[in-house]
Amino acid sequence: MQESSKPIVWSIAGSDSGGGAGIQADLLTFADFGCHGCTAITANTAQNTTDVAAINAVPLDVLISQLATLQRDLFPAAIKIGLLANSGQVAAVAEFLRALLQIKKIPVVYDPVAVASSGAALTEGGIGETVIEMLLPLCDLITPNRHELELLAGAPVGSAGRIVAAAQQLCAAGCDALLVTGGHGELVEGEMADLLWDSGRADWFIGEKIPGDNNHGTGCTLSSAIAACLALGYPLRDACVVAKAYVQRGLRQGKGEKIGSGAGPVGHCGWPSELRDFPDILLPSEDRAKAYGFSDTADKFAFEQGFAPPDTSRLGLYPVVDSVEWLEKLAERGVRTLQLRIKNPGGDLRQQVEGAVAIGREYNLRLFINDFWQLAIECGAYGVHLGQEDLQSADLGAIQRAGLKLGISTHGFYELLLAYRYRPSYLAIGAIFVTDTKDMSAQLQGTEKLARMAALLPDYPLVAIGGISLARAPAVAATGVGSIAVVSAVTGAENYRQAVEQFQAVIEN
Ligand SMILES: Cc1ncc(COP(=O)(O)OP(=O)(O)O)c(N)n1
Ligand SMILES: Cc1nc(C(=O)O)sc1CCOP(=O)(O)O
Ligand SMILES: [Mg+2]
Repeated sequence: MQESSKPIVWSIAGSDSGGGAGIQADLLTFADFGCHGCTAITANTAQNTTDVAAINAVPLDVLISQLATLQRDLFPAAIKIGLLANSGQVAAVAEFLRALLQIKKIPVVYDPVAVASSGAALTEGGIGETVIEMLLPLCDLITPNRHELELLAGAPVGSAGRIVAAAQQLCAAGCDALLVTGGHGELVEGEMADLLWDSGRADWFIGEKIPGDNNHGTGCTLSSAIAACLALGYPLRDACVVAKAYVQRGLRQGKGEKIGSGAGPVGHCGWPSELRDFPDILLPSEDRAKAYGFSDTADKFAFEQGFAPPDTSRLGLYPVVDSVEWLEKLAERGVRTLQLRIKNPGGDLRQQVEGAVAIGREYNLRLFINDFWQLAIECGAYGVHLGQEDLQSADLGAIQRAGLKLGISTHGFYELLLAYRYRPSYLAIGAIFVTDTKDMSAQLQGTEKLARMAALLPDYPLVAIGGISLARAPAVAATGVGSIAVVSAVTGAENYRQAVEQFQAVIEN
């Protein structure tokens, strides 16, 4: 298999002569994500912005010869499947994919296109059974809109509960995950809500409805953007929120274009670099969650308030240490932001936290206690640092009411957006590089992705963590984050005093 300098993504889909959807939209999307797009055309549709005049499915040998030729030279990093015009095509593509995936497991995203935005049917009736039997078990994600979900599940999906039930039913039929798009019908007025059903877990991604007619090709664009992100190595949830933001940006920036007399194409406007285009991740404790059947009233957390901000959005060098002795040594060297992270607590834990709080007061530190939020409240600490898993178990309302600052760990776009909903005092992003301190190998971000995340929140206190050495610190600082957290680069340094000075020089410059 030849290495390529850009990830290769295939689109197995129909051509839209009007240039708004199908492979035309897919190729524009792949290019925006820095991927090389290849196509296997299933149908040569005759369309404009108002109607579909013909579908013109290609014969099976024409379809398979495209796929076989691509396989010989342009092996994909991900595949997006769009319009499959009849049961024969579904079966042929499924058979081809089964063999391909045995050579190498790559992500497959299927957008089960059934009806054009003009309302015209695009597939022969009765392909649903073949899709369910042969294709779904090969897919990592399917992205039906609510109408397509209804057709596949054979049940009405008029409420949030029914959408979830239908998604569960299709996952039981064999596909790994579903993203049910909500652009065509609002459960809450003014909100475009997509449901991601993955591994038995529901996530609602809420975007603001953008008024305007230029929405042709949104489904094709979304599924292609997800496939491109998967080809770039993004985890599924990150791929879904970035792709939704890409479509939202296209709707917002493309709404003023005048192309044709019907529904014009959604814009393809480059990487989504503005936070306003990213969805809110719905939290069970917020009021509107009730409308999505997602409510958990036990959690009494005041959303409007968020957590107390630190005195600066640039927290500087942020050593994470495991003893009060280290806190004192580093405070003496002028370090202002510190964390006590004790992973194997002994019987003297309370004493350690009290000692840390006392040092924090003496040196006027921004001192965060990792994990032990109850003790931190009881001892009157400056702040608490929590991981994603802690968000479910910790009493955030109690931390908020006690006036403690809160830092939250995040690993990628999805977790960043989720944690941002709580408006914590800072957001940590990791792991930037491989580290020996903790196994983060499945959650590495790198500096390019870090820079993209940092650009979304330019004025927010952001901390980068994970594998950051002195040599790597300048590249991290250049992403715009105002703080670098380190364990081994300070506590494992031959000369920690020198390491502190050198890090401070990099961050302050
Ligand atoms: C500044 C900072 N960022 C991230 C972490 C990691 O916290 P968490 O995910 O809770 O993992 P543990 O540290 O508890 O292993 C951190 N401690 N500090
Ligand atoms: C504790 C921790 N949390 C991480 C995260 O990504 O959430 S990475 C990490 C280890 C940081 O240690 P070092 O500076 O030695 O690489
Ligand atoms: Mg923790």
